Amino acid sequence: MALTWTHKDRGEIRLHEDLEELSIDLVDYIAEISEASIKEHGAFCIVLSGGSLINLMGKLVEPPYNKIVDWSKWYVFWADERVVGKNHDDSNYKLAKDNLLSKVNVFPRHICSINNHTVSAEEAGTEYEFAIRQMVKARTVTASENSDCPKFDLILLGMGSDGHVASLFPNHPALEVKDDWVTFLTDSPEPPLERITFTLPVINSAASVVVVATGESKANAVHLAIDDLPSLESTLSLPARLVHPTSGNLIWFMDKPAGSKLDRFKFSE
Ligand SMILES: O=C(O)[C@H](O)[C@@H](O)[C@H](O)[C@H](O)COP(=O)(O)O
Repeated sequence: MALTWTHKDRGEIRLHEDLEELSIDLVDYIAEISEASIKEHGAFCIVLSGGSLINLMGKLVEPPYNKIVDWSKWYVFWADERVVGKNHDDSNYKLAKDNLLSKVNVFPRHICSINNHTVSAEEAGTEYEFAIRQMVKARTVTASENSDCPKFDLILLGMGSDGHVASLFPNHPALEVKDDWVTFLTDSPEPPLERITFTLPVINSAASVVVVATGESKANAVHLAIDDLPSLESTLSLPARLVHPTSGNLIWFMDKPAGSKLDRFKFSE
């Protein structure tokens, strides 16, 4: 059975027995937020990431989810993208298309992917932000009440073992960008070098942010991102710790190996 609790300022933590339990809980949560958002404003604006997250969402294409989700109201975005062709194996768009979007009835015109191969990273970022600004203007994407940012219904993030989220890496200047919704990197610490990413203000303006972390290699970053620790540079500038929705919900979906260094988990053993 999952162990769940709410940390006073790091959100809700759901520590699962195994990946099967985690993926069921994750798709239940996505289906629930999808229904609530469609009821509230007629659309569900979901932001995807790369990595194992997409496989963990796999049950969405199976019954009952594939039948109960109103795919026609989904609008799909990406938190980050690698600058590679859309058919390249490293493309976050391709990963989601092959494993999720091609198997459900999301309208192709509702898929707001990042043009990552015919223009430079900088231009692709500018175009992506422009497209989102048009959708905020048209009120498909809600505007935040607290910032000059879009308020996505749900942003799904993976987390690297260095604590990076989207393509926001520890100590990278992209972490400091405040005035743009989208920024770009040409010196990513992980390949490929060129990437496009949402900035922290956009992530922190969402109605709901989910961070998914699985496996023992994430345990230290999870501990640094969640536990009460002295304010050291290593914790203060850890991207996953800087995920802190201003008025939205933050939920961590983890398996036990990823949560094994959390104070609460150690004490509950
Ligand atoms: O662009 C990338 O470098 C990856 O997509 C990366 O951001 C990934 O999302 C995390 O490293 C978590 O990956 P896993 O969930 O597969 O461990």
